[in-house]
Amino acid sequence: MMCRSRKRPRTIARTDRSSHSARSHTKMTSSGRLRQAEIPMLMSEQADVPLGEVDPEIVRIRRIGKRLFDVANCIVTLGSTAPDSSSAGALSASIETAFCYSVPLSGEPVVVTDTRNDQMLARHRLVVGAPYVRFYAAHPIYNQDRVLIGAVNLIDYAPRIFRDSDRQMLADLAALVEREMQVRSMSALQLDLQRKNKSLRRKSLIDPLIGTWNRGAIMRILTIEAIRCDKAGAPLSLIVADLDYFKKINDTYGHPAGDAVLVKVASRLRSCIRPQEALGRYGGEEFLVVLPGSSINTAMAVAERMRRAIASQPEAIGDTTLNLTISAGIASTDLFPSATTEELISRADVALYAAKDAGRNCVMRAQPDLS
Ligand SMILES: Nc1nc2c(ncn2[C@@H]2O[C@H](COP(=O)(O)OP(=O)(O)OP(=O)(O)O)[C@@H](O)[C@H]2O)c(=O)[nH]1
Repeated sequence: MMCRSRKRPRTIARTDRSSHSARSHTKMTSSGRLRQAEIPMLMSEQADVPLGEVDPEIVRIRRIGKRLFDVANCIVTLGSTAPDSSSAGALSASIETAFCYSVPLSGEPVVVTDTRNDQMLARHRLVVGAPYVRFYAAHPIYNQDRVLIGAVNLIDYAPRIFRDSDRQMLADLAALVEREMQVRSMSALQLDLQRKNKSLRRKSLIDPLIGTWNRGAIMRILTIEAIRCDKAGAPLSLIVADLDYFKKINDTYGHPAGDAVLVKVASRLRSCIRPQEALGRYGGEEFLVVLPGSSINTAMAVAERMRRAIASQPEAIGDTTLNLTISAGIASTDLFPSATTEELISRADVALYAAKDAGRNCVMRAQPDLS
């Protein structure tokens, strides 16, 4: 434990045993100064106050430091920029905090046993004026990349003696803050990775052109829903819908116009289904709609709604207005209770071809005689 001393102490004591002079103070802090511009003061998320002032974990460490060293205050400064005197942060920060931020951040431990004898601090306005800081010690805090990110500071209003054991304790306290900051950056990193992972996963499931589920994703949805419906004893129906004469659109207006048509059609089809139902791109201009819990009659109604949604209104693509239609084939476990998902798709496909044969712009249900 550090001992209080009212005796006139040595001018400056440093943990760097090679530097005993007051001059070396400036030298030692210069490395910290170089880095200052890189690290703005870390502010809390909730308010415009320095993180070290409000963060519960840091405040706890500060409380331990204050008690351990029996000093007026133990401050954790994170980042090196002094609070702007006009900011809310500066207003809410204590005068001791303002003092600590005003001392250049050093990459080495600093111990000033009496500020009045210190070349740099003797003329500091908070030393010559209220609150008359007399003792100052700081231990740097580094992040896991060994970048200087702040310091644990001790302040008192009387000169102090600072023993080797005190230096060690201050180093231990700084290590606690470093650990806390590392845990934080790890969880921030993890959150970031999770977010990126989620977005990558999503991208791998979505068709980049039309924004619906891609073929792999809609097939997976179909498999999962088939198992779920089977367990629940509920029907499962699906629609295979295909744009009519799409090749002609590509050939006449160009591939980009064809792409635009696909985007518009997908959007109209999506507006016809409920959230628990899924729309995916099964092939070039072919869509697969999975309707868990829907009977064949409901699926027929949904497909008919889709057909009308496309045919009822021409689509404007650039300067051109196109009359579009789709044909659709429907299959359901209502009709084929023991069919696999592949069989259901193939039944719906056969029905789709029947719809095309029947002149297009129509909806057909799969029938045993159509297989
Ligand atoms: N623009 C565009 N065209 C595509 C895309 N994928 C497939 N196609 C085109 O879609 C067309 C499909 O032509 P077909 O299979 O003959 O079908 P269709 O002309 O619609 O005729 P029916 O289905 O019989 O009515 C082909 O010209 C493909 O090149 C795509 O992503 N973008």
